[in-house]
Amino acid sequence: MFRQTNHHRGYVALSSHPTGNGESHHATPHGGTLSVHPDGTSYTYAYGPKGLAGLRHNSYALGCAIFASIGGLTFGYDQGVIANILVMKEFVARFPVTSWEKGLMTAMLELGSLVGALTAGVLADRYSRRQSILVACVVFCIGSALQCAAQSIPQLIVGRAIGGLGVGALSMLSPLYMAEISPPEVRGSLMALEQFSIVLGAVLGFWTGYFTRDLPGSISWRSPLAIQIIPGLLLGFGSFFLPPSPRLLVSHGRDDEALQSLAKLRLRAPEEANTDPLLQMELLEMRVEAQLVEKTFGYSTKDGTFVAEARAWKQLFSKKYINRTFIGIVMMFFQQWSGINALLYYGPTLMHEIGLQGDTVTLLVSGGIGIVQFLAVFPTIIYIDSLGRKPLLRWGSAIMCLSHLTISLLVRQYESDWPAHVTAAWTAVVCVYIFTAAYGMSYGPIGWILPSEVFPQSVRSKGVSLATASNWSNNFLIGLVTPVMMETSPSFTFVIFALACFAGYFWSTYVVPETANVSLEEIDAVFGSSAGQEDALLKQEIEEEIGLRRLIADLAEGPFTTTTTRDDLEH
Ligand SMILES: O[C@H]1[C@H](O)[C@@H](O)[C@H](O)[C@@H](O)[C@H]1O
Repeated sequence: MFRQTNHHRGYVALSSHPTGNGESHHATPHGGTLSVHPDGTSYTYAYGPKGLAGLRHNSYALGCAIFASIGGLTFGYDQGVIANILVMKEFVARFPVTSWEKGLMTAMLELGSLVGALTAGVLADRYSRRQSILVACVVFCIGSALQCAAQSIPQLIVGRAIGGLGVGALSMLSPLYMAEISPPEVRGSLMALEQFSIVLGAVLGFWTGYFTRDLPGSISWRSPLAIQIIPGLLLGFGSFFLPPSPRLLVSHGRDDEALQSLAKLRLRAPEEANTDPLLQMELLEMRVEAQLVEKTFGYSTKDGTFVAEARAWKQLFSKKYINRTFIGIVMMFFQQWSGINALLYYGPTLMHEIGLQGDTVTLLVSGGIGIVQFLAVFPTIIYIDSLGRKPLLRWGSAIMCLSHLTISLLVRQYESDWPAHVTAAWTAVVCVYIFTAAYGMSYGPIGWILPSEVFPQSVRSKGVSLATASNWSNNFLIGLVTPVMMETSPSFTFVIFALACFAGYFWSTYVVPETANVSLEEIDAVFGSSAGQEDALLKQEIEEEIGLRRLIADLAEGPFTTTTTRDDLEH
């Protein structure tokens, strides 16, 4: 059915039909749908299908997300390469570092990253996501150049701290930008690209270091450090071509530019920008959100004054948003305490202890962990929006917990005599890989997805900063305590990680909200109870005023009702 409505500059609803669950689906031009709940109070929309077909449908947003995710590549690459560099002959001979200095070198990047992640949000809100990405790339390249040209240990350490600032900033900017440009139906898939890039970087870094380690002289370690400048430059130049985040533009009051950018991202011709109903709906949602912020908090993200900054940080810990702030922080806590980095950093030692001899074998095994992580992210990219975040997290925690427990039991039983229990040793290795696969499909990618989804625009950059800072600080802590724990009791170390996964299971079951397929602006509804009736009403009034509700009603060819009234509130 083709219907021309009068209300909204000629929007066209193509057809509508109720489905089994009572929701009615309404087709819109270019393969989009609007689904309205039977009670007529809530809705979702999609520009196209989910999964691979959805990625094809959103090829431009996909390209932008791939580009932005290069930020994650810089992080993974360092992780992969440093393990190799620290044991390279020429490096060790030139810089006879103590183990304390070794630790400092690894930790310096993480500390720099922590600072970078916490501060980049300010730039990102005040100026733009893209300009901040550019600045972060410049800082990263300076840090990399310093490391590559290092003549002394202090120079290396300073280079790593500066490089870390860039890496940390990128680790929050990329997911933030990706969340803000993605259409709801493939947001999970697009954002899982962050994890894809991190682990791709780790694999590339690891194998580059592995193959350059026997090159003559300092080229062995300088060349892998020089290579990392390439992604930095690529993303830096690319940032000029990435479309601006429409969400940030609206919060800066630049609605026309936002609409243009959105049209480009959704592959609509400029002249369709004013007639495509989904595009209008998405833009109106953003405007509702911007008005809501101004009306409730009395500031806008563009203010950038110290007072506005401080207010936004305070908001994160207010009653209204505290549970979301915790979702971000705790997500990263569980991601790190699942034990992935302990296995990556200490994998070789572990393999050695369980009886696998020789540097090459142990290095290959830990390189293998990277490859398994890399392969595991593919199914998640394809299915995360159909399956949802929660089931992946739950299944992931259960499998990770069981793998850790099995390893712990085997280690406890046979650690004194692995050579006589080869099957047990190999079973432990298999469990390490099963753990990695489960992690790589769940906590790995979702750690980078969920925090950018749960916050409203007004505090998003700060919320993502905090969650990313939680990633870096827990990562740092794990690096610090794992050797001590391993020395005290390897089997107990695995029990600790198993306990964290066990707790993660309950957390993902009872605390995490499902954010799949919900638009960023509608995430508020998922947190329903915390938003407060007064706010919900105000939001509804703005939606009414701005025309969002009328547009939905037009498309759905039925009323889109007002749920609460001031009268209800008073009674
Ligand atoms: O998601 C990533 C990834 O899984 C890395 O391998 C790990 O080292 C990081 O700490 C984590 O944040």
